[in-house]
Amino acid sequence: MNNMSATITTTISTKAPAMNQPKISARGVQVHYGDKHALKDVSIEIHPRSVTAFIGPSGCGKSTFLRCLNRMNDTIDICRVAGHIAIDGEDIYDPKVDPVQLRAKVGMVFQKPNPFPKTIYENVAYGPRIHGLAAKKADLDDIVASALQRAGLWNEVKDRLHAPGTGLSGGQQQRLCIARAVAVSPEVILMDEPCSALDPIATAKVEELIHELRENFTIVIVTHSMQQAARVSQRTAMFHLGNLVEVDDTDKIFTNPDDQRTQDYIMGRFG
Ligand SMILES: Nc1ncnc2c1ncn2[C@@H]1O[C@H](COP(=O)(O)OP(=O)(O)OP(=O)(O)O)[C@@H](O)[C@H]1O
Repeated sequence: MNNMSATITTTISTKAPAMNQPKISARGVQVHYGDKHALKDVSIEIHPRSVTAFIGPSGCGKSTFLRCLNRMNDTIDICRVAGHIAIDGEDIYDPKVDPVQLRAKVGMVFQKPNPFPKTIYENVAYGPRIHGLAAKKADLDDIVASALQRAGLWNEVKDRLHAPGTGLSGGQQQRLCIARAVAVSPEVILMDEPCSALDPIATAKVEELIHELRENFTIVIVTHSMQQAARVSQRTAMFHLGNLVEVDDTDKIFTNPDDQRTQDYIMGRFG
């Protein structure tokens, strides 16, 4: 992220979609890394204000597809993305769209907590500051406090906002990264195995947080844990060898999937 690109205007609007419209609609998405065909003709609709889990064996393309949704793959030189992806009906690959603004609207939380080497306050204040969301210091203070509250971290850090973010526990660091994503008022939050580096107690806190965040945000989570997908998501998408095998209500996927590959995967027969 840099200040130059943050000042470029964007055509991505912040208007709310009609209730029955998908938040994200992908059609015929293909991804290549050089000669490697990593995603094959993926089409999916992601519902607003709900949690969608991406599951499937290692290397099937879950993270690749997640990264298509906020154009993080643009940063990988050998990666080519084709097809159509719209958020609230607007093509996010339109050349007029500024990827920096898009990534504020579609935030991301990574597998390993990655706070900046700055204070807890600065970790959260950085995004709102570069996106010009606060006119004065008091406004920024409010945004930081509110983001930390929404991330369920406020009570644990309110007395040490100026201590380094890297001094927090792993679970607290991950909630700090969630606060950082929330602070720029995104509409979608992408989470790439957000609990894989956390212990069961920290995992439970993040899952509880996901449950609360879905009231206001559209969440897409990649997970290797079938239990986690079943606990946190309303919809589940199963990937295999670069194909989207099926997507359906999470209850249906875990009790009566249409595809044998899904059945085999959730029964632990491969992957
Ligand atoms: N930066 C990259 N350069 C080259 N190939 C890549 C790159 N990232 C992913 N791939 C390849 O694309 C395919 C899909 O990878 P991806 O990471 O999306 O799968 P995944 O389902 O998220 O896997 P995992 O569950 O192990 O994280 C794999 O074959 C992987 O090796």
